[in-house]
This record gives sequence, structure tokens and C-alpha cells, in this order.
Amino acid sequence: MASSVAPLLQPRDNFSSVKLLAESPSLDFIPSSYAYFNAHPHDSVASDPQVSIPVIDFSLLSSNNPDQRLQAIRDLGRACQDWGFFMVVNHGIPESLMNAIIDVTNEFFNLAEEEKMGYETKHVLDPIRYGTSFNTSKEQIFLWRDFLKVFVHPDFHCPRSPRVFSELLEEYAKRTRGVARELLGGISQSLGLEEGYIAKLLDFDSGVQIYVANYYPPCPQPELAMGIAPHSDHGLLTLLLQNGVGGLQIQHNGKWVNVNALPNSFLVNTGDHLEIVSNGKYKSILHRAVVNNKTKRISIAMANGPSFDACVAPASPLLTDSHGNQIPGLYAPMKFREYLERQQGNKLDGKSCLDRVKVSICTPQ
Ligand SMILES: O=C(O)CCC(=O)C(=O)O
Ligand SMILES: [Fe+2]
Repeated sequence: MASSVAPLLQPRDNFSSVKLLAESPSLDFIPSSYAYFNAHPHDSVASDPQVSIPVIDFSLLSSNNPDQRLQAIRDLGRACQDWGFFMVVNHGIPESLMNAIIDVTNEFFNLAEEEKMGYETKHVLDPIRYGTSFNTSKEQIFLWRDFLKVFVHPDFHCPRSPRVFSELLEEYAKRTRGVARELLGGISQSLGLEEGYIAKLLDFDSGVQIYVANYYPPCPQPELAMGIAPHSDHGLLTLLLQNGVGGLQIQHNGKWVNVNALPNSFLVNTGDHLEIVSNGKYKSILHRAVVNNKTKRISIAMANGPSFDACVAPASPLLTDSHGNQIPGLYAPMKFREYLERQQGNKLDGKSCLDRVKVSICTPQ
């Protein structure tokens, strides 16, 4: 592994985005402030070969055949329990819309830097936020990533340009929220709850949905840099779309595994609030994104969560076993808004935010 880092490159503060830095002429080495793997020597690289992740055929979840539907719910439950991650096919969202949202996202990042900087805001819950890395005020080592985060539900927001952005994003947000809701219904049933139980409990109809676009330019030293550091997502279900370029890795059985998406599919991961509401039966998945030296990668994560004011705690029917005995709740209740503020206001650090709501249980001797 090449570990040479040019010591005399300009400090990153001269660049408002990693896109600008990557476009600077003859950039052969990355500044040391981007050398993530030097600063985190214990973060291992992904193991090969790739393993096959669970695939959920979305059309079977709404099948008229009860056996098919039951099987789809079982598969969904198993994917959540064993992986916290699955690929969704046959979801019904037109390929043209998926391509269009990638294209318009690319156009946004191609806008003049000054225009994008108009969306560089101070507060993590501001409805439109453009930036680089994750939270530069808390980080010493920066991620090879620029981002745009937009709150699209319950109130819809969107940058003014590109001109077609708003129309496309509104439609895309609505369609992905529909898929997330149907998946959540199946997941609810896989836990032995009514189909609408989790959605009602967490007020999904007023739920927070965030469009998170990640822009990873080609990197001259991809073996040193990190696109997005290991983390789990807040919320319930994240639907991820990418521009046909891989880079996502998930942690499975203690190893980093590369995941590649089938064309026109979504990569879905379970979030911290699904772990909480299921009382730990379904764990939120730890994931990260690595970069490459050939092509830019764009990914769009649609994060679907509870309403801001929902106080999330383990679902009460899951706190009694089949003999009527009490099962301890493993997570302390917290309002979703507060959790979001804490998670977004710090640096990305694995599952540290979730760990703070975990209840320590003293087992009797
Ligand atoms: O770019 C990716 O593949 C992952 C992005 C991600 O994890 C996120 O935006 O939360
Ligand atoms: Fe994520």
C-alpha cells in the first residue's frame, strides 16, 4: 500500500469542496488531512470475494397470493435480522425517474461553487444543507465527499437550481416514501405486529424524509482516503441509489463486504430507530463508502424516519414473551428530533449515537 503523502500541498481550508480539490491540476497526492487510513490503521480493507446479499422482490409483498406474501414477509424479517441490509427489486419506480434524479444531482454539484455555498448553513437541522466531509467543525481528518442534504418531508424543500430539480425531487421523494412504507408494513408483520403498527406508533405519515446526495470525485490515492466513514443511519429505512459505480461496503459477521447493486434496484439498510423499536432484534447496519481513482461516484440516500416529535422506544408488545413474562427494554426513549441533532452535530463514529441511548442491564447473579 502506497503511504506517501505530499507534505507541502495546500491546506484543505483553501477548498470549499473536495470536488474543487480533486479538480486542481496535477493532484498526484492527497493532503495528509484526507489520509483516513493512516489515521485509522485498524480499519481493515474489505474482504474478497463478494458475498451475495439478500434480495427482496417488492412485488411479492403486495401479492394477492397469501403464501407468496407470507414468504416475502419472512424473507424481509430474515434479511433485517441476519444482515440489516437487502436489495429491493421490482419496486415499481420508473427507471427514467431514477436516472433523472441522478442526473439532476450531478448538475447540482456542477453548479458554480459560490452558488452551492449559498446553501452552506450553520445548523444541522436547516432544511437545505450543502457541505463537504461530514461535519468539518468536529473533524481532524476529512472525508473525500461533498454532500447535499434536503428535508423533503413532512415539508418539502429544494434548492432553486437546477430548474427541474424541485419537480423531480418531489416525485422521487413521494415514490421512495411509498416503497419505504410498504417495506415497513412487512417488517412490522415480520415482528409479529400489525402491518401498520410501527408506522402508526412513530407517526410515519408526518415522518422525516431526508434526501442525502453524496458526491465522491475520483481520488488519486483511494487506498488512503475514505468517502464516508463507518456509521449506521438514523431513522428506519434508507433507500440508496448510485450512479452505477460501486463503493458501498457493509459490515457483516465482523468483516467489511463490498456490495454491488443490480441495475434499477435499491440498496436498503435498517436504521437506528428500527433497532430501537424492535428492541434490538433488528440491528442497524454499520456501513461506509470507499472511493476510486477512475470515476466520480454519486449516491443518493433517501432516509425515512419517524416524525420529529415521535418519542422512539422499544414497541411495547415486544416487551412480553409468549409466556407473558416481561422482557427488558434495551433502549431509553428519545425524541427523534433530539437524536437527529446529536447524530448530525458530531463526527461520524460508528454506532456511538445509538450506544448513548442503550440501557445497561444488570443481570441477576
Ligand atoms: O455512498 C454510499 O454508498 C453510502 C452513503 C451513506 O451511507 C449515507 O449517505 O448515509
Ligand atoms: Fe449511511
